[in-house]
Amino acid sequence: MAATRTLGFVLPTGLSLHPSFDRRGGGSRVSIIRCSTSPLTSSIAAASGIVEKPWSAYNARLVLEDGSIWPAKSFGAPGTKVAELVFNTSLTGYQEILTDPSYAGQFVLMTNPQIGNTGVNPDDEESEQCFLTGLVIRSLSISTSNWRCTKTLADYLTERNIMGIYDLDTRAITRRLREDGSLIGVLSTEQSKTDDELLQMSRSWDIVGIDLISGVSCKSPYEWVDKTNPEWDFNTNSRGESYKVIAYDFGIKQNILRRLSSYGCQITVVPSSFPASEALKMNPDGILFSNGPGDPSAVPYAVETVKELLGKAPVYGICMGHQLLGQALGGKTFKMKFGHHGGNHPVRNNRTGQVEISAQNHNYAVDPASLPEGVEVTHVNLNDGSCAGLSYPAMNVMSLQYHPEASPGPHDSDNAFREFIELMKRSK
Ligand SMILES: NC(=O)CC[C@H](N)C(=O)O
Repeated sequence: MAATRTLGFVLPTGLSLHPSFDRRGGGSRVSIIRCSTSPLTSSIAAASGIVEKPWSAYNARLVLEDGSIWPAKSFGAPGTKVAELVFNTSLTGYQEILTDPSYAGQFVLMTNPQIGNTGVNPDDEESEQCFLTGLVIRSLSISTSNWRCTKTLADYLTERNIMGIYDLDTRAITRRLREDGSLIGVLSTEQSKTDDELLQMSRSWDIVGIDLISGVSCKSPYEWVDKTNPEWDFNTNSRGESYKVIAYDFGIKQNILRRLSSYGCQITVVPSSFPASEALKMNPDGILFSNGPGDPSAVPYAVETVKELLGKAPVYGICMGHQLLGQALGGKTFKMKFGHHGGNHPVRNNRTGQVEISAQNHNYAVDPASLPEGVEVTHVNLNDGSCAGLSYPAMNVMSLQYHPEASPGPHDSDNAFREFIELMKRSK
């Protein structure tokens, strides 16, 4: 009889360890955490008319670098992919998450237990494609009902060749990520690959130190004109002011562009490699450094560009843009334990004392202790005290670690776009 491999993980309270079993016959036997749906969840599911598909086979595996193996059912593209696993606590907005380029190199696990009930529609795209590596969910809604829906989530992922899995214990995995920190994983629908092969694959890849922005940035400059649909807008400028803004695309979300445009900006989007000297020739009133995927310390060329532009025009950094600004000002970034991904992060604005509930998506942060004198920490994440915003008035710099454009998420921070307008107005 083959030996049982010990996986060396701590079983979270309340979960049971299934007996070891040999899933493909032959080879080594593997202990698997396999948590069945609780009776309570089943009764809720039955009462709400949601029907799990018990006849679907477990045809996929998520193998994490800590040695844990999670059998699952595939509802997207087939294949084998390696990425960093992060959890997102947003209740809605999965389509915006799927199309946020900042998720390149990552599997996104949604903690909301049911996903897919509103399908997808052409208006909720945050970029031209899905850049994340895969979607991990507890339960896939078998019915799709929304007046804007044009397609089911499963069809959308399959057409875009993005992997999606469901019917695994997303709560247990989330607790693991919270306790042990972020993990690299491999998602596979290929039965021919052994658990060991997938485990080795997860252990021989890392997201740290890789330039991911060059793979998601646009290839040449373009003008952006779309505004937020007036039916949906609640906070626009409409004062007839107009500002010329250059937006560096490190993986930009389109709602940042729509919000800037609604506030009266004429925007030219430029690639991540666009020379600072060319940008200055365009004589902008302000420069935006966008969000973007991966390790901010792995893109020194982008930090150099930001440095060259500092003091030449007012600048506004969002997420990756904030991290690049932090480095350009002399600070350092570090990798957080499991990051912030969701639409429920409380942030305090130190200047006003007001608290905003914000949309966030980042695994790295600027270390405030590394910043030189004169750089002010303007916003603090109240969950863990991390730096959520910076200002350097001497050079007309402002930045946020989170997402004032939301999409998805609450709109509390939208005024940050107005602050950028004010900054450009003051220095015109
Ligand atoms: N949304 C973003 O810009 C993400 C920033 C960076 N890639 C991080 O994970 O911290």
